[in-house]
Amino acid sequence: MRFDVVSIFPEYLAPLDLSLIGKARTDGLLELNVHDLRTYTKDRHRTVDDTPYGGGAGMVMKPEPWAQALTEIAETSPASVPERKPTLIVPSPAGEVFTQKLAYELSEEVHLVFACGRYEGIDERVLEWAGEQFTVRAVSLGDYVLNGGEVAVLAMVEAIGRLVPGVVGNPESLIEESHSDGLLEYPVYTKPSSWREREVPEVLLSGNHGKIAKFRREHQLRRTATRRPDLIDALDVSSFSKTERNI
Ligand SMILES: Nc1ncccc1[N+](=O)[O-]
Repeated sequence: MRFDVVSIFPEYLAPLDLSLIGKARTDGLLELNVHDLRTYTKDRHRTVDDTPYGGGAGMVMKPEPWAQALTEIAETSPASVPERKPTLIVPSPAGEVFTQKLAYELSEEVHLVFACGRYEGIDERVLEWAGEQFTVRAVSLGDYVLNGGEVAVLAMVEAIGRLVPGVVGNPESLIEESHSDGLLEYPVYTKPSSWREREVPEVLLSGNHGKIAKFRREHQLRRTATRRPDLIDALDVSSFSKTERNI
């Protein structure tokens, strides 16, 4: 999987040199190229923004530097073959919501390109023009406003990259995670079994795998019903036991 990120703050992406993603890059499982948008400007001041047509506060990112950067990336893309185009993700509060399901879908791609907007955003014509060379998707982390796309890219590259086979040492750990089965994950405990007069639930020390699985499932349901009732509505309860339906 190849990632390309274009930003006016390339140093914002430095954390992707660390930990799991950093190791996967060293191991050749993931490739990550970060590009400074200002490299693609032609004027002495390396201008990337200008005032918005129609007025209003703030500045808009000029189209031409983006066209130069994205064209160069598309020309070297492993996905730029007739039946496939690389996917261009534009992090934006006006985008579709990023979910674990979308992370899995995107982890199947061979080449993901991220355009980090700043200011009031990127001239809309860039996203229209890019549709010739890319599958363009505006994607949001959630309903709040960041100052730019870089933080969202850190989150998405981690969420997507860790799903690429071989990146996470034990693929088992990807199975029982929050949102993997539509539910939040169960509470976890480790040694000591008694800590500040608080005990680990007895069933987890029993070695009875059936009872442990039942305990964990019930706590997933309870936690989801309490913290994210919206996820419960989306579940197919036909697979639930009678007890589970009453939690
Ligand atoms: N929420 C956001 N705000 C600004 C830029 C990007 C964003 N996002 O979620 O991808």
